[in-house]
Amino acid sequence: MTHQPQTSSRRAATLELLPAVDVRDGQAVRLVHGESGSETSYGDPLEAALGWQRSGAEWLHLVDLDAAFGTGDNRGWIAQVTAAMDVKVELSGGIRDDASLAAALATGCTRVNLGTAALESPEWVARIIAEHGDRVAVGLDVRGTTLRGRGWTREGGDLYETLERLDAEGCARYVVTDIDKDGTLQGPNLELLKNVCAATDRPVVASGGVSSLDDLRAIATLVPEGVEGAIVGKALYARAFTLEEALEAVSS
Ligand SMILES: O=C(O)c1ccccc1NCC(=O)[C@H](O)[C@H](O)COP(=O)(O)O
Repeated sequence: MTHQPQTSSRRAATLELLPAVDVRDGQAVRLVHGESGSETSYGDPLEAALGWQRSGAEWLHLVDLDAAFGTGDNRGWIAQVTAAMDVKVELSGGIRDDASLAAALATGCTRVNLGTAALESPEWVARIIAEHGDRVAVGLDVRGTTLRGRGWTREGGDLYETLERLDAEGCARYVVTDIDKDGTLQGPNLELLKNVCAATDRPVVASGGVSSLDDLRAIATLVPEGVEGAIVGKALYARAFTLEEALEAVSS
């Protein structure tokens, strides 16, 4: 079956928040600029995920960093965390072929986020988008306007050319990360988000750099332009604000 992408008329009215649990070597961690070796550990990923759920999360952004970096995988943890969640789960990291896609979808996650595959295996991704529709998002992870894959370690082409191709293939949604902001608490790249929204009618999930409730309010002003959600990692772990406060800040 071929799926139709979500269009602007079906966009959410308020910003969705996706607390992040990035898993490396069985631990919930935060990275700076997504760089391997920059980890700060925050303990058991299941505890972290259940904590965000208790705090009212409606989504979880769950990343297998080892799979993204090619240093192994945390499939057991990913499956365990996803199974324990009553909320929607977006799975990311190392989903690049039929086997890794099947394992990810078998967890019961709401959707998967493809990154490297969209840059290196465009024909496979076109097929997967056609087969799975809204269950597939593509992560557009950029430095400037250059995409990066393989755990953000390798260049992978131009953002806007890739976006045009994926739009034409019916990609339902994009998760847009400014790598230079990621894990830095420096605030989101609002210009990038606006530019991507101007280039596509598909919903955009913002990722990287959120540091304050004002940052979330600023992202929320872009909902009419097409920003559907925001991933929040470091700020929650660093206790810059609570998830309850964040949900309240974007609720109106
Ligand atoms: O998502 C991936 O596949 C990934 C691959 C390699 C390095 C990092 C990756 N994801 C990181 C995230 O999705 C972060 O959780 C997210 O951008 C939150 O950022 P922040 O709020 O700045 O901590």
